[in-house]
Amino acid sequence: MTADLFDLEQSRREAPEAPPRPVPLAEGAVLFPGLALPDVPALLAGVEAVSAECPFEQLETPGGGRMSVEMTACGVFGWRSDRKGYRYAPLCPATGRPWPPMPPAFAALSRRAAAAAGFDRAPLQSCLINRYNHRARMSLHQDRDEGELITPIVSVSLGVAATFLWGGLNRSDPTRRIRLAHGDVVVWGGPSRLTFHGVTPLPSGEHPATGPRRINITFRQVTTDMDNFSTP
Ligand SMILES: O=C(O)CCC(=O)C(=O)O
Ligand SMILES: [Fe+2]
Repeated sequence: MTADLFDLEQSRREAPEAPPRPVPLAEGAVLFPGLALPDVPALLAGVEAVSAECPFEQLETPGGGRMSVEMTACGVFGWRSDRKGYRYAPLCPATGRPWPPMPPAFAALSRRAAAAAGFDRAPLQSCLINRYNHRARMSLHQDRDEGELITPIVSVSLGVAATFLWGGLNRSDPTRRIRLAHGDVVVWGGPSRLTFHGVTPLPSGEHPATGPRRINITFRQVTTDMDNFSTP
């Protein structure tokens, strides 16, 4: 554990009321402990509303398996995975209709987090919602299906805490294990935009806000074609 992460765990124990300081992970990447806590009710209500319109689904992988994570999305683009591969898509597969619009509280949090990390652009075109049940995981990957790599990724964790794997720009680079708790936000962009990352299998647990699950919300910019895909 680095000194910064050690300090974070210590400050969480000693002063649970005080918002802990941001933790730099790498150039262009920062963890904001608890940044989303004031938004939790709006975020959870938004997840409910979005999934009522476009239900969570365990997507098929190109290899024919199923992802352990359940996914849905809102905004102009959602994400699809099937035998044909991975891609962003404008329609919810379950309904064939456009993805639900991004709730205003989601967009506001994305803007706030990107600005706090020093970026002048916030990702607002796509919001992917991952739901992790016990043992669900996400293997080490880069977020590179976006045709736009200037804007950072903003990632929000809710519910049961998870272990985030934070690697480097090569798959074989060593990974750090970072605990992501309820309300934590990670932003990565600039030289860190293509950092390999993943989530280890979710431990069994219980959180008052989400029960035995973890919800992860990531914001992305998908295309530079701003004329046809305007941001909210
Ligand atoms: O669940 C997380 O914290 C990360 C999710 C992620 O990497 C993704 O959706 O691409
Ligand atoms: Fe990712």
